[in-house]
Amino acid sequence: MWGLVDAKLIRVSTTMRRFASASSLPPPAPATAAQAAALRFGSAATTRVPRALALTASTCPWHRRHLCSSSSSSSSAAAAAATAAAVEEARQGRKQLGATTQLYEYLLANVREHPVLKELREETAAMRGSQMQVSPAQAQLLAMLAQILGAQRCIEVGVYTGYSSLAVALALPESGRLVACERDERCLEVAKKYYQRAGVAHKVDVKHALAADSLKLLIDGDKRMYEEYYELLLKLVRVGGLIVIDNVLWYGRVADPLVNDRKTISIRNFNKKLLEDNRVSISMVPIGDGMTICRKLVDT
Ligand SMILES: C[S@@+](CC[C@H](N)C(=O)[O-])C[C@H]1O[C@@H](n2cnc3c(N)ncnc32)[C@H](O)[C@@H]1O
Repeated sequence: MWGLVDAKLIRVSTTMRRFASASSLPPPAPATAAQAAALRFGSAATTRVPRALALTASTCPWHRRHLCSSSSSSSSAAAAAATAAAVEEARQGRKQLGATTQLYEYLLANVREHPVLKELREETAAMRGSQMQVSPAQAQLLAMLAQILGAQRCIEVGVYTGYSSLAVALALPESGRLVACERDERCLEVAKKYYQRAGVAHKVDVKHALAADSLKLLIDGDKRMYEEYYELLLKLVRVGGLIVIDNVLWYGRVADPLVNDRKTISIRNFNKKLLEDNRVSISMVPIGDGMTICRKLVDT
């Protein structure tokens, strides 16, 4: 998830896992909330013009073990097989749900990818969990959203090896700052190496912790904190700011009524929550594994 936050809210720490379980998003890997990569801009009550972009990780954990656990009907088995195939394709580098190889290659050829991002993507491809990385097209969209908003402050919940955070950091102005929350130290080491290599390390405040803890620290003295990351991020972004959640299509599983494993249901529920949440306007974009862009409408 990404968001725009006010400068004074810049200390972060998190617990993606909690985000997921609390908000009915898949727990582990990404931490949660529906797999998200949420791009949130804006911050809580502030009279200043908050210009920050917050990015939080995805909603779902892309652990394969979860992908094959659904109902026992043959249709469900077929859906599980299709999902497993989609995950495998993502792991191998094709990260656009529903696209043919030919179309994905065309899409990739039309993304402006910074050379350091390309190096990072190539190193990540050989790593465990590489399917978790957002697609170059998604990262480009996140960076553009940050620029459109004039974001000065961003938060990412779930950094992994840093692809989306690096893309956003590159798009931020020199005065911009990104709080990058990740619980896995080894992933963070890779991310930090590439922040340095791209010359943006000074813009990134790395938080090696559970994202919820980090986010709570950003909400000074507020004892009425919500349990879920989404709610935490809603507090942190300003009115007009964005929260972007990744993996909302969950390899297509959310659309198949025969697939009813715990993670799929949690993402479906989270999508429904967003659909009915009149505090934000939303746009579900079928890019990568699906991203929902939420724009905060009212002060919370
Ligand atoms: C889908 S990946 C993020 C991918 C990233 N946006 C990219 O472009 O490469 C989700 C990440 O969230 C991390 N994560 C999961 N739960 C977390 C938590 N509670 N706190 C912090 N990080 C968490 C995982 O370790 C994983 O690296």
